Amino acid sequence: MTFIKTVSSRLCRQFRKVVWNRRKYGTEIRNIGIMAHIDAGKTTTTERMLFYSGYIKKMGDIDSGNTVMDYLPSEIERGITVQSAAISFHWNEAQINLIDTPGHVDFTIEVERSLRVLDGAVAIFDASRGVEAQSRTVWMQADNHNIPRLAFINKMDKTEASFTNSVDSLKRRLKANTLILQLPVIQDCQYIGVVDLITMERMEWDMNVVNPNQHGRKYNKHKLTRTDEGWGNMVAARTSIIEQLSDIYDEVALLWLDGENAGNAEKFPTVELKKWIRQGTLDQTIVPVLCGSSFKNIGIQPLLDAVVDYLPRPEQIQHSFLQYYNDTLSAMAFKVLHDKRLGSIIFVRVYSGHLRSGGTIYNVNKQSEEKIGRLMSVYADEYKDTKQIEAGNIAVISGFQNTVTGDTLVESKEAFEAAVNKANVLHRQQDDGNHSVVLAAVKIPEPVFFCSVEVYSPTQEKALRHALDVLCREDPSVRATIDDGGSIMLSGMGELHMEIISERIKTEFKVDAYFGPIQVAYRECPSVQATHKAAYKRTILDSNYEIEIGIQISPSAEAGTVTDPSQVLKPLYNPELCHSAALGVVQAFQQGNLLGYPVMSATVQLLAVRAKRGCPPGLVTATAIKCTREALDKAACDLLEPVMNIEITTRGENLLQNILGDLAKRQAKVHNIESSDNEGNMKIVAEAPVSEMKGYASRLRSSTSGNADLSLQISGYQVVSEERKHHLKNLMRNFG
Ligand SMILES: Nc1nc2c(ncn2[C@@H]2O[C@H](COP(=O)(O)OP(=O)(O)OP(=O)(O)O)[C@@H](O)[C@H]2O)c(=O)[nH]1
Repeated sequence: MTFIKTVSSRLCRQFRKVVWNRRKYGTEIRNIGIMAHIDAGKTTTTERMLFYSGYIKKMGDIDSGNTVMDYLPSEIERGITVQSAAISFHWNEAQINLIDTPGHVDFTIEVERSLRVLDGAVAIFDASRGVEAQSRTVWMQADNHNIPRLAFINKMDKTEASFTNSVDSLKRRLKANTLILQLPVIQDCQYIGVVDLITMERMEWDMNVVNPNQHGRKYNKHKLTRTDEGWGNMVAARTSIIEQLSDIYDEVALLWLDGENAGNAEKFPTVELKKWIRQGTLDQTIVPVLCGSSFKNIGIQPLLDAVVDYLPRPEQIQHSFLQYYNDTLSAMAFKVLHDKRLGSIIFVRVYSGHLRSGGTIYNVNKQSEEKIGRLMSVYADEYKDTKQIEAGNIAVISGFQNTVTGDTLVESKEAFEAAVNKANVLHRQQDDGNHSVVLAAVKIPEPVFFCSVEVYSPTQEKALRHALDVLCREDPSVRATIDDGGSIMLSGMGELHMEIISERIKTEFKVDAYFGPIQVAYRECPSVQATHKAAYKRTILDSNYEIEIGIQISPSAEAGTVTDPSQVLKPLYNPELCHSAALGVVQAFQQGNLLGYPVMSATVQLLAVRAKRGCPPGLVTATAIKCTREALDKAACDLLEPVMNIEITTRGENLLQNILGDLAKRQAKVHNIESSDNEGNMKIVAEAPVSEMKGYASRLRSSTSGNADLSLQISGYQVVSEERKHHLKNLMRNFG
């Protein structure tokens, strides 16, 4: 009895200490993302993480379509992840907020958005393929955002798997300074575990567990000694780790070369090793490499340990804007989702201060207050109400009306103004550095595909508008516009992107709609500067008006379209007249004179707007449309088409001729062909019009029997040659 009392009071004391520490220091948080090439195993790995951390009782399986992270019907059907979803679970006293990122090229905006709120990432590679084209794209994006990374070589169970080749490809193709922390354990040609070179333990997973709810949960740990087979290799690998770190950090070199255990890798203190691996990961001087097989449930627990041990805590990442907010709230909306029960919900990353339920916040970008409906923490597609979310953590909010992805949220208008004042003072004192008080917004590229949408019955119109409204708020790369004829045009970043949006409109929002064929979004742009000034006589309800408008259109290097009247000018002497005219310019720019495509890469200046007092604003807008069209005629517009960067890596040289022949037929310009390694693999870098690349991924897969990797990325717009313009005009005529 006394014993029970002693134990329970000790436990109480310990519990109080944990609670007290948490209050003082906050929970240890890791905001991480998983990034990789499509099919490398992100979803499978995430499911295993949730299973071993105790959040799900039964493991989901991507091939059966019952995973927690991929929950949209369209994701389940295709077996791919199309939307970032955040999830939070605990591992070793730390709370891991995991943001799943899609691997498909059409969703790079999603990847970009999640990368902005991550403090660290796990990059997953297929051990039989090493670095694939898409993983390079995502790696570069992570480089741009300075995100510390761990590499996980997955699928080690495959017969073609090679740990050494995969690590080599990381070094070669990503220029990563890899630090190998584990070696694979192979027995009877089967991958069964890893050797941890830091703790010098061998971990083996029992492959004969019958109960599916125990799969991979238990594994045998064996402390290695000199008598173990391969001891010499393992000590050599540990020595390599220490030497690599010594080259970067003098403190490690001192420890390694001095003292009683100098040069003895076996005796080098594990605590020091872990400390410097962490430092190197945060400094991004090294990339720790681990391996496993998510599908066979091997290596997940050590991967989670490494996430906690080596990836940064939120407070270790410096954000320059934070200096202006001290302990008051600053946060960023990084995702808007439509939830069936809750309506629009916003995923928010808190950088400083607290988010409290029931309060209001100030949206800096929208310059308006938003009232927090419910404040929740996240668990896949389930959310739990909470009273407060502290700095460094991720929250889900319902009830916001105007907030969209990328908006900065702060405590109040006063707090924002105080931050601006502080920044101004600092700006005066030191003219260098970044003085922005908001987080930089994600740059949304111009959409490259579009289609028309029509409802079968007018009763469905309201529902369609609601669906489009929600989808555009969720994903800023989706746009819905109304053309001159009153038809709704939906545009997006890729064929798959468009297909998924239309499917969601039909299934999730239950709108019975017809979607026209998906077409490439061409653009028009001025080739020369043009100035046009004219006076127009107008009669409306027996009143005569003379409206004079002057406009200048110039070609610009910026790729965007003019969508906001305030982009058009600084107000002349009559701001209202000017605003009406600017609206007309924006409207005229939505349909160019050449083929009716939006005009982009142009800057516009209103030079004059004059009209008699009392002239209706609508009349000024209509006149400005006419004047802009006339000015566009003078600006000799070119037709632009979207182009893609193509990167193809072939296994074997013999496929090269076929691929090049096919690319030539698709009007591609080949920029470079080079040998990508010593095994006869070739890399082709090219650029081609998006319209010519329809269905190319599956064509390449079948023509090479899967022996080529493809990465496609929209690279921008190019001027269409006269010959090709003629060809496209004919096509469009036939199409119409
Ligand atoms: N052999 C083997 N197959 C695996 C392993 N991990 C995942 N897979 C399989 O690889 C395929 C892709 O796995 P996912 O987890 O969906 O990959 P993903 O990276 O999430 O894919 P996207 O969401 O489409 O980007 C599935 O068929 C998995 O069963 C592994 O360790 N070994």
